[in-house]
Amino acid sequence: MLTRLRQQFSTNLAIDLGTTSTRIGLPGEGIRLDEPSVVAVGRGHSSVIGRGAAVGKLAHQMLGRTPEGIRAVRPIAHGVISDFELTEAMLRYFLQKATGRSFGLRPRAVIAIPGCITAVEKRAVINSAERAGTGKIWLIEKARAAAIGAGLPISEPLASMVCDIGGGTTEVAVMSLGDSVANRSIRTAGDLMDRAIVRYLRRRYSLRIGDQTAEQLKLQIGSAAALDHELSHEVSGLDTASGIPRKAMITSEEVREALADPLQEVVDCIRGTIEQCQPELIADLADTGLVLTGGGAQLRGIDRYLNQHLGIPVRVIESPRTTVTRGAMICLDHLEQWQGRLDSGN
Ligand SMILES: Nc1ncnc2c1ncn2[C@@H]1O[C@H](COP(=O)(O)OP(=O)(O)OP(=O)(O)O)[C@@H](O)[C@H]1O
Repeated sequence: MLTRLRQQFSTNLAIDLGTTSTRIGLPGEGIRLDEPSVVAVGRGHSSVIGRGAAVGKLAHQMLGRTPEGIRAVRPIAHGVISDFELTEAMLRYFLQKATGRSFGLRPRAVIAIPGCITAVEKRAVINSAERAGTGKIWLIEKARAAAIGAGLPISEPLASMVCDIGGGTTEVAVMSLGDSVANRSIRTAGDLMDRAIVRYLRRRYSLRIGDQTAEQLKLQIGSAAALDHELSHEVSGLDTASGIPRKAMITSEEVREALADPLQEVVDCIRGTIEQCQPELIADLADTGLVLTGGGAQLRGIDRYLNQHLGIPVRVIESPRTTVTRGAMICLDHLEQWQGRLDSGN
């Protein structure tokens, strides 16, 4: 009786603790929080400045621009917790912001995690979420949550394939009869694409730019396949030869060249996942194809590029950044059905 009352009155939360962004959804209410996974801390200290409020959007504006005495930190690296205390402080702030109150009964949460995570890293997610204020926790792999959020018919005896390209990891899974039959997770994703652009400009133009500028360049003119109308964008950086600031006009063809290696790694990851499947499932994939989710799925022409390299239909889901959170919300809505397939960390 007490358990049922608890279930009735405690909030349910779907959490995507992402490398670049954290999203929190409440079943029936939608996505309530979508903020950068960044905190600002005092140099030499491990506590968040602004009485714990320099988190998310506010802290993100400081990335790469902090004065002496302040550091803007991303406590999640490649989908796993790299700083336990800061993750806990960030999550506590986000949970209160998403639920709009200090919760009495601890909310139950389904948290999306990368497929490549170790048992110790899983424990760190559970511990920091518990310490931040959640109650019962279930973990779900991001690729599975993405497939559910994308509405793929994963319970049917038919192969459905999803690829979630995030900031820190690319997750690929082939699902059939409700379970993953093949999956791979690599640490090549949006962040490494930004770094590839940084390296390219340094090599080609002797121009040093920051990760944030590289990301802007990717968002403004980045593409995986040729564009009908190629684009260009001006960037400012440091001329490494003269040591003075300089501007350069960069074209979309150049950014595409810079992104060639990380994109090839994504192709290899998807190919490797397909190769793990039985022939019947591979035959299904020729028809059902690949669904792309995650922020990286918004790269111009990535569906065309993957179709050319894999020879199967590829489509980008609508609102790809929030597909994982939506999938976790669906699991919470049908917890009875999903509970047995989620990892409760025990
Ligand atoms: N239009 C776009 N073109 C290319 N990349 C984009 C675009 N929009 C967002 N991205 C990239 O998507 C990445 C963030 O994706 P997402 O929010 O799904 O990641 P995350 O959930 O925080 O990370 P992860 O799942 O890896 O832990 C960033 O690298 C960002 O630059």
